[in-house]
Amino acid sequence: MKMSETREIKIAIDDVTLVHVNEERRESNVAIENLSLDIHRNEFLCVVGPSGCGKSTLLSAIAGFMQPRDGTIMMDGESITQPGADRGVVFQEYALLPWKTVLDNVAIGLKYRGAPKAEREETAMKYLTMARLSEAAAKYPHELSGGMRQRVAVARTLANTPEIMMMDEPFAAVDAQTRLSLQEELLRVWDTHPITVLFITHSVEEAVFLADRVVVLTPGPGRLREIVDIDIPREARHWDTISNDSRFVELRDQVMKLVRDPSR
Ligand SMILES: Nc1ncnc2c1ncn2[C@@H]1O[C@H](COP(=O)(O)OP(=O)(O)OP(=O)(O)O)[C@@H](O)[C@H]1O
Repeated sequence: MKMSETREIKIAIDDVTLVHVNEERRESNVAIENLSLDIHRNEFLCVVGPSGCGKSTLLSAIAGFMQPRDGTIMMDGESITQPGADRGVVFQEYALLPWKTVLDNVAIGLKYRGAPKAEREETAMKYLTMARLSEAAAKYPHELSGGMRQRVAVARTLANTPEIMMMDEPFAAVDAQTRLSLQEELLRVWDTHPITVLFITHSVEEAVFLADRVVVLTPGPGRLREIVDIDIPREARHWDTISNDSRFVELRDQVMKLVRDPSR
């Protein structure tokens, strides 16, 4: 979030408990318990926590795929009751349609919303250019590397002009080097295209590199452990220099301890 912006609340999560219910087996599984958290407009918020602490479940509820058992989740003051184009999700697997070109993949949401062909191609090209992928427009997903495919997935989500982009471990499937480039690339795009981002990751380094704030959840059922402000200037977020930045190291270690030692 740019410092000049006020902390307007985009998503308000108030005392939320999320439960997976399996009717057949008469089982219920509490994934998130009594969580209160505000997501500010145009901030980059990362959520970390031990495996199974409910990170993906939280994303599902904000996306509108499930309803809280208790508490409320509001966007701009209105309760979230179903999925909507105002909330875009980028998954770990690229989820691109293999039989469509890159351009058509990016344009798909616009097509479903009934935009005329010329308009959707123009818009798709704009977002592909933003992701530095204009030259791949006529290619098919199988002709691209994993990193390029994930950039297409981000371009596709942004082309739908959501108000919040949610990403669930989006870079987990690519190699380590590509992952660093994708993180830098994502920050570059986010810088030119301000949007609220909710980013879920297992990687503490990734979270501290990307975020304005890092939310740490406790082991499941997930409760709020702590919110850590990442006060590293945006200009300093480059991998070739940040690994030696003492503030980065300090914050990374702080978040790491919170994730690894739930008793503290
Ligand atoms: N569809 C489901 N039905 C029943 N239980 C589920 C379902 N999805 C998730 N859970 C349970 O809810 C809890 C939270 O799962 P969730 O996937 O949200 O955690 P996570 O923090 O995203 O995990 P990971 O980091 O391993 O991806 C876990 O105990 C999980 O087993």
